[in-house]
Amino acid sequence: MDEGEHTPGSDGDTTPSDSDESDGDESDGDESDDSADSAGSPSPSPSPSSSPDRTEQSAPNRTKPHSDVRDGSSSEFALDDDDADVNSVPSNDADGPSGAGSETSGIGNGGRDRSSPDVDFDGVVLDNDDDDNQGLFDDLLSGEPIFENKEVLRPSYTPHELPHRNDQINRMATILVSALRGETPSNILIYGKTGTGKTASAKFVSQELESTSQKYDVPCEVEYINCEVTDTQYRVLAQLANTFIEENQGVIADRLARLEDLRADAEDVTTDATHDATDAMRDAAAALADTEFDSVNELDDRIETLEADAEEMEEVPMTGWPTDRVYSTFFEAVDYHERVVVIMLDEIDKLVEKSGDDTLYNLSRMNSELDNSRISIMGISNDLKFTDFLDPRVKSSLGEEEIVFPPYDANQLRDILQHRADIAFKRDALTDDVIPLCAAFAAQEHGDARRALDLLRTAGELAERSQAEIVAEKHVRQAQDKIELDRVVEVVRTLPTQSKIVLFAVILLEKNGVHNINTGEVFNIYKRLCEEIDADVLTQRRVTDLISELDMLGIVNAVVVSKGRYGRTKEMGLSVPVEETEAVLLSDSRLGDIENAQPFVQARFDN
Ligand SMILES: Nc1ncnc2c1ncn2[C@@H]1O[C@H](COP(=O)(O)OP(=O)(O)OP(=O)(O)O)[C@@H](O)[C@H]1O
Repeated sequence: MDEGEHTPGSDGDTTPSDSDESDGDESDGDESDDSADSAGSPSPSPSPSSSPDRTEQSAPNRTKPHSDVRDGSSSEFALDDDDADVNSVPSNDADGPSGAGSETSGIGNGGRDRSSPDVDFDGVVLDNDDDDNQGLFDDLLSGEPIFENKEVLRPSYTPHELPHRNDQINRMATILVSALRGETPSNILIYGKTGTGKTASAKFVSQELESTSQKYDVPCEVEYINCEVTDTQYRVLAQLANTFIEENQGVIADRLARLEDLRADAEDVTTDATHDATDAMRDAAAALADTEFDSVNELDDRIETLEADAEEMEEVPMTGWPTDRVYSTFFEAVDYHERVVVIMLDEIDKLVEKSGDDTLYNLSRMNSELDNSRISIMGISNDLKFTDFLDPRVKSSLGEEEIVFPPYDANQLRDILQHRADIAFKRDALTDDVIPLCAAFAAQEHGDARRALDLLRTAGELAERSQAEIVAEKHVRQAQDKIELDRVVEVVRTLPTQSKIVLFAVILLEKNGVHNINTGEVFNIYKRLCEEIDADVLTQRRVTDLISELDMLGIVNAVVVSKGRYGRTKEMGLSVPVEETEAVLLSDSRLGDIENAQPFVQARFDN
């Protein structure tokens, strides 16, 4: 690679040894190499052999190193070679647009630094090839990679096997098999805490259902909607309507193509000059004999109808239509032809929370009105209580079948991790205690497989970053701290401003050595801070509520203590690291000014 790197202006065909020789010497052909060695110094022209078309050859290589790096695959040697090519591109680029770069870039050509590969010819700042490369990535790439395929540990990866979920998967399959018989499957409600494999299992079953339906040529589909993103009735119906419209357009296009062919066949027969009119009609009828059409006219009518249908199907815009219009468009689209549709509503509780149960009410009543198709709902939720907010009719219809996904225990998590680790890591890249420890940590967190996988991935990344050869227990512990801190940072960062001020008050008290902080103390500092940054001051009662919310989020730990005849108060302490939390709070532009207020607040403690 090094050799290749020293060929900024040289021909792509230049062999590494060419540039090697030129290093440090003044041989004519490779003078450009000198420029690579001394950044900024005026350098001789690039080799005349740099031609614009080479630019085109080299350019596609630019993307290659990235994919290699991401894969963490062992192809970094290939990458290095490519790198050399890539590095040769910029100077060629400079020549390229001018079309005669090599001639115009000579020293005597009036151009100050035109010959230097790091010069910007047309307003484009060029890489100075390897002069700027200080080996930042080389060091990182040089170690043996720990990962074989890191993607396998990411949430986006859908595993082919789901250990310890056989019961749930079989239950779902038993219910959904009726779709393959053309019947309406019962609605299903899937419950379970986060990371218990609900989505992964439901998607796995859906894929099986769809592929089996193709195998037996039964019209059956699953539509997935993530209600955290698509969280209003309008959006859910619009997304479904547009999916079905697109599909229907495809179906219509296929049918039209088939009918046009038929039409052409029939026409060939009827336009035969030797036929009289009666013969032609008879022959046309014969051409259509095995079809559903008795005459060419009938065929024409059908073609016309289909074309009109295709024209009428108007996509639903993402806003702006009245909801009934969206609903009827969806209704017509889904009923356009015979099929059974399973609508999978992931995070269904978010939909109900945001926009009530109208969508579910409408969807669950549709079957009685549909002529050709049938729909069934599969709701997924990690909030076990969300059905309390549903209309009783919706509740009973939606919960025809309920499947619970219990949390994984440490042994189950170990199996899950082992399956993934076998694909994700290089052989012997993990010490024996890594997987059990990740499993144990995640089991403490309500048996969350996502958390377990995150821990394993982060531990691997930390090991890789510290250039360790294998992932060890300490990396898992570091990963646990990192993930915890990231979570805190994220929670704190997204708090509303008022909660941030309350939290800041708690931090100030704690930093000043106040223990068992009570609500009154927090309120006093809070008021002061609000005045400093010109924010509205809430009542003490509201501030107490905000403290309870911070308690629920695990940011402070508050207990109610009785003060005898002085009533009750909350005493609290911080449950998160002070420094990091404070830094996150101060990064909020609104609270940034508080920093200046600190000495003032401090003075209050001194009194
Ligand atoms: N039994 C399992 N085998 C392999 N991987 C699993 C298993 N269960 C869960 N996972 C993995 O754990 C991660 C989280 O799973 P999933 O998204 O299905 O959880 P969920 O219960 O739907 O969580 P949430 O309610 O937060 O959406 C995914 O990466 C998934 O592949």
